[in-house]
Amino acid sequence: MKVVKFGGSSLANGPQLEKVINIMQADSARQILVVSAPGKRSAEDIKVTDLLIQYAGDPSSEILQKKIYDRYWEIAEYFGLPVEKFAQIKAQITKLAQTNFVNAADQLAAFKAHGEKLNAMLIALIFNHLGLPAIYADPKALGILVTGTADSAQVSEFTYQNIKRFPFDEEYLIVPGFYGYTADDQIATFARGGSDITGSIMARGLNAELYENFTDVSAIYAANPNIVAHPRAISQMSYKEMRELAYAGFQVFNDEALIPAIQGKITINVKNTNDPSAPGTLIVPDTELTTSHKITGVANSNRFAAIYLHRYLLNKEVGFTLKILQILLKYNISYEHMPSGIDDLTIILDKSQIDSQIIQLAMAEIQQAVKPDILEWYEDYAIIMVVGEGMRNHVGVLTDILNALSTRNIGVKMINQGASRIAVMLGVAQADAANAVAAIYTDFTN
Ligand SMILES: Nc1ncnc2c1ncn2[C@@H]1O[C@H](COP(=O)(O)OP(=O)(O)O)[C@@H](O)[C@H]1O
Ligand SMILES: N[C@@H](CC(=O)OP(=O)(O)O)C(=O)O
Repeated sequence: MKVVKFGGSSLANGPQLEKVINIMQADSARQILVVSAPGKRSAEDIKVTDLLIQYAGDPSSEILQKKIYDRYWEIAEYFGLPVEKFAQIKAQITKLAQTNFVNAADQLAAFKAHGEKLNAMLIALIFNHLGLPAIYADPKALGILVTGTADSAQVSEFTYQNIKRFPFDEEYLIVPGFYGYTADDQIATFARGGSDITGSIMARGLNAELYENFTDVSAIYAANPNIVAHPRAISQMSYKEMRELAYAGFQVFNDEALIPAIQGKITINVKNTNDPSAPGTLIVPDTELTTSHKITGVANSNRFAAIYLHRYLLNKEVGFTLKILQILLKYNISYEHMPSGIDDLTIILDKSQIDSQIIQLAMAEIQQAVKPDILEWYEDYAIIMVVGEGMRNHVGVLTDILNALSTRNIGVKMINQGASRIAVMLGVAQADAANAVAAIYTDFTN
C-alpha cells in the first residue's frame, strides 16, 4: 500500500482535485490520501491557511468567513456536490468563530488546522458523490498524538501503534495533514508546510511500500528553479541530503518530514500532479544510492540571523559558552549552529522564533555576563548549504565553492564544514544569496 500526499498547489481548485482523483485511481496501491489545505490558484492568490490566520484574528468577520467558504464551495460546485451535503463544511467554518479556546495559541492552531480538516472532509464527500468508497480519517480517530507547542508540534511515539489499530478495509482513507492532538485534547499544528509530516507519519505507521509526495514541480532540482533557470533534476538522493537541503531552503519537501520516513525506512517519491508520468525524485537510505555527483544540490535561506562575539583568549575560559547558552535558555531561544574560532563565536538562530525586544534583552545580558570586546547582531544573514554524499570522495570541494564565490566578488561571513560530512554551510549577506547559489550551481554543473 502507498501513502500519497498532495500539497496545497495540487488541491487549489476543482480541476486540480480532478487530477488528484485520477492519480489515485491510476494505481490500486494508492489507498491513503493525505491532503493539505487549498493553496494558491495563481501567484497573486492567497492560501486558505493564510485566510484562516486572518480569520483567527478577526472571528466576527463575515467577509473572511465568506472568502473561506467560497474556496471550498468552488471545489464542491465543480464536482456537482449538492448544497445539502456541503452544509456541514459551511457549518464548521461558522462554528469556529463561536468556539471558546483556552488561549490565543490554541485558537490560532485550531483555525489553521481547519484548512486541512475541511478539505479532507470535503474530498471524502466528493469521492463518495463520485461513487468512490472513501472515509474521512481525523487525526484524533487515527491517534496522531503530539507534544510541543501549539504551532510547532512534535509527533509522539504512541502515534504509530495507534495508526496501526485504525480500522479500515478497501476504501480510500482521506487524512487531513498538518495537525495532531495534544494529551489535553487540543489541536496543535506542525510548522508551516507540515502536511508533508503527516504523510510521513502515516507511511511509517502503516509500513507503506512507498510515500508519494505530489507537488507542482516534476522533480526536486539541484537548485531552486526560481533562482536558476532549468536546473538539473535530481533523480535520487539520500535522506540526509534531502534533510540538509530542505532545512536550508528547498521548501518542496519539509525537513522535519524526513524523520518518520527514516525511522520506518520508507522510500519517498516526490512527483508532479501536473505531470504524473514523470519519475520525479526518489529519496532513499544512503546505502541504496546508485548515482553520485560531486554535489547534489545547493540551497539558500534567509530565515537566519546571528549573534557574533569576539573576546581574546575565549578558548581558555572555562564555562564561557555555557554562560551564553544559559541566557538563551532563560529567554527560550534555541540556536541552530555555533561555529567558533579561538577568540570568536557566532551563534546562528532561526529568526522566526524571536522578536527584537527579546533579542535586545538577551544581548544586554550576554554583554553583562561575559563582557566581550565585540558583540553584534547580524540581521542581514543568509545561509547557503552545498550538499552531496559525493563530497566525501572528492578533494577540493571547498576550494571550488570559494572560487565560485570569490570570482563573482561575493564575500563569505562564515563557513561551517565537517560536522555533517556531506554538507558545507556558508553565511553570506542576504543580497548575495541568490547570486551565490547560481554561482556555485553553475561552476559545479559545468
Ligand atoms: N530545489 C527545488 N526543486 C524543486 N522545487 C523547489 C526547489 N526549491 C524550492 N522549490 C519550490 O517548491 C515549490 C513546491 O513546494 P510547495 O509550494 O510547498 O508545494 P505544495 O503546494 O505542493 O506543498 C515549487 O513550486 C518550487 O517553487
Ligand atoms: N497548509 C499548511 C500546511 C502545508 O503543508 O501546506 P502546503 O502543502 O501548501 O505547503 C501551510 O500552508 O503551511
